[in-house]
Amino acid sequence: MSVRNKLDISAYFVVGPENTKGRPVVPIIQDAVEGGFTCLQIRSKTVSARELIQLTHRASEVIAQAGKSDTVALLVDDRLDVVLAARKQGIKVDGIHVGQSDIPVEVCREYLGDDSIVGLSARTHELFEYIKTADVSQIDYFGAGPLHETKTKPDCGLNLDGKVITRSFDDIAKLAKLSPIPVVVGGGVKLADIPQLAETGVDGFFVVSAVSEADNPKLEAAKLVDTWKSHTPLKR
Ligand SMILES: Cc1ncc(COP(=O)(O)OP(=O)(O)O)c(N)n1
Ligand SMILES: Cc1nc(C(=O)O)sc1CCOP(=O)(O)O
Ligand SMILES: [Mg+2]
Repeated sequence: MSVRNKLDISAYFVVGPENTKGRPVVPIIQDAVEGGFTCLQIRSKTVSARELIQLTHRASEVIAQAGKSDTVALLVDDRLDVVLAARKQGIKVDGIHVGQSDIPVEVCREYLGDDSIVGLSARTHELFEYIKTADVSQIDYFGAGPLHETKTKPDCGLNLDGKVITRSFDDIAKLAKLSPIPVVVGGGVKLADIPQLAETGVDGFFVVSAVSEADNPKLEAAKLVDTWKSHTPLKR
């Protein structure tokens, strides 16, 4: 059975080499996986395709060594070419996350097949109308945000007028109710946000810096995961 059928986006770590304050990225991925993160996305806007493939390979090994290849999903941000090239080399990659201006989800689905996970960032403007009416037939979940403005992605949440829109917990609760598919929320999310975020009813949270920049990434990962679990009793 593919990971797609039991996709768990409750604790979703997004990371690339530019997010680790100069530290090697693979041990931090290992910390996140051992800390209980359920989904991993390799995202880099700076490294070459070859380096992305190599990092994806290392990440898949970390997941395999933890005995979690059947439960922890490994995705790549934006790069359909990297997913295809990695698979060609025999690397287990479970899918892709794309945004509104990236490769269309239909193309991702066509090339990756039905066993793969395709995640899509929700539109920023007219978000609620979009969530209600979007064609979700090819996608597994919506990524939405930001909860707070964030240095990791200064352009996230840009509205048509160029202003950043952050989402209140009430907005997120509304989103969770309206969406026909699972929703994961990120953007500036820190440990202190997790209880309220969990109570909105969304399916998960995603973070970069809360783990990748932590002094002790494994401890921080475990705290995020445990706090989420303790505030989502019905979903456990
Ligand atoms: C889980 C998740 N949600 C949203 C995003 C943002 O994707 P996108 O809008 O394509 O922006 P970039 O990440 O490509 O800068 C994401 N990566 N993951
Ligand atoms: C990759 C990404 N997408 C976002 C969105 O709002 O769509 S925010 C973001 C980066 C989140 O990084 P951090 O946890 O360090 O704030
Ligand atoms: Mg993108």
